Amino acid sequence: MLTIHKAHRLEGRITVPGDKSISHRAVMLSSISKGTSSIKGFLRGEDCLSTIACFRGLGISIEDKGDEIIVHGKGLYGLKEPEDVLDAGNSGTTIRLLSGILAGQEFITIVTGDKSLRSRPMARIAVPLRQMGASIEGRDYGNLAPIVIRGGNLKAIDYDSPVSSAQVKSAILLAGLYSEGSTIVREEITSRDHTEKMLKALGADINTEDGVVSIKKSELVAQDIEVPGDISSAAFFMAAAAAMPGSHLVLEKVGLNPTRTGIIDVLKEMGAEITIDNLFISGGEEIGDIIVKGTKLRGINITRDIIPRLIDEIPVIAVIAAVAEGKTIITGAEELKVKESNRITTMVTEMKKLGIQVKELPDGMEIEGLNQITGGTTESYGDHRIAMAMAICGLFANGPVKINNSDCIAVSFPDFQEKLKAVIK
Ligand SMILES: O=C(O)C1=C[C@@H](OP(=O)(O)O)[C@@H](O)[C@H](O)C1
Ligand SMILES: C=C(OP(=O)(O)O)C(=O)O
Repeated sequence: MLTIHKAHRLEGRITVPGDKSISHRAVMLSSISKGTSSIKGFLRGEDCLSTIACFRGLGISIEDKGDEIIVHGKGLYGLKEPEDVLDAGNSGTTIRLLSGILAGQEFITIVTGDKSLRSRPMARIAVPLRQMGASIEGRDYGNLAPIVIRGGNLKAIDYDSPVSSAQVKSAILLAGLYSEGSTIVREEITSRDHTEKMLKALGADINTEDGVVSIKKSELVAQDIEVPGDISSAAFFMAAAAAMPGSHLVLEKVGLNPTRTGIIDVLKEMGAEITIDNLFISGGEEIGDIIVKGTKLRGINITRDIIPRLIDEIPVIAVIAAVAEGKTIITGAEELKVKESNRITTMVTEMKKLGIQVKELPDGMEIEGLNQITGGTTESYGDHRIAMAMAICGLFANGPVKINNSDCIAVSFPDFQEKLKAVIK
């Protein structure tokens, strides 16, 4: 259990752990590249460790040298049939992206996960991967893990994705590496494009035009990869400092890929003082220092168009909306219902426990401003983002906020508590 007390301001200069999305992709793509790769800045969170375990199970040698991860890639067809069921743990990214790669393999693989992952929808990847020629079975007609995949002999598809999801897009693009013809993915609102960027950097024949991505069968060549800090982890600190007058926080070397920076846009619209310094590009990804000065924020409307650019940051946005002036309305965010928990219901339930006036909507929530947040005991539901969002709530509360089952924070941010302690004044 974690207990958080009221803070007066946040001050200091910190780094946050490596980007989770990029860390997963670095291991996966290096495993199917020809040659050896060094991955620096890799996130040693439980989700990314699940990805390493799955690729070891597929016969890839992956060494953890402390300051770098070394992956001995075996090329597109170097994976071998695993002897046992692969466990993706709590990680949706692991099971869905991995499925795209397994769709290209002629052997059979069974992939499962923890209780939360076993309740999350897999039809969204099973439907297009079956269209490409893979066989995918599972509980609920292949919608729920454990899933059983036998691939091979894929053909390209032109897929108009019914959901703006980087996991769906990536699964199809990865299967596209193994498919005859040109595989095309379209989505209504562009989701994060780390897969496209990394595939390009490793030599794939991939292009994006007007938001439409196309990929042709290609070999990948190993490259060293440097993972930037995770903006989704930085978001907890950014949001808290932005809403706390007198704060001054510098978050160093954070990934600033434009498909991920919705949190910065939203905070600025709420009145936050945020600037970017030391901007550079590595592996096609923008990286820079984020400087936040605390001030009084105001409530805003957050609508569908921006949701994919801040989907994982909505829990912490809801928290600071509770102390901003005026109402905040979040809509078009129904995807939150199929994350590690139903993040609309869990956030609304837990914020109410601390006296916050918040209403659940079918596709989001409505948060009244200027709440007097009280102390209390909250639940994480085993969801790392809920646990950290409620910890940030504690920084603004009039009494101690306890978070039960906070161990799940290690899924994406193992040293969250230490980093937070270091900046609380
Ligand atoms: O591709 C990725 O790395 C991710 C995509 C998003 O999920 P969806 O693709 O389901 O929106 C996000 O919520 C998740 O934390 C990571
Ligand atoms: C939704 C998340 O991850 P995943 O889908 O990979 O489990 C997250 O990290 O907030």
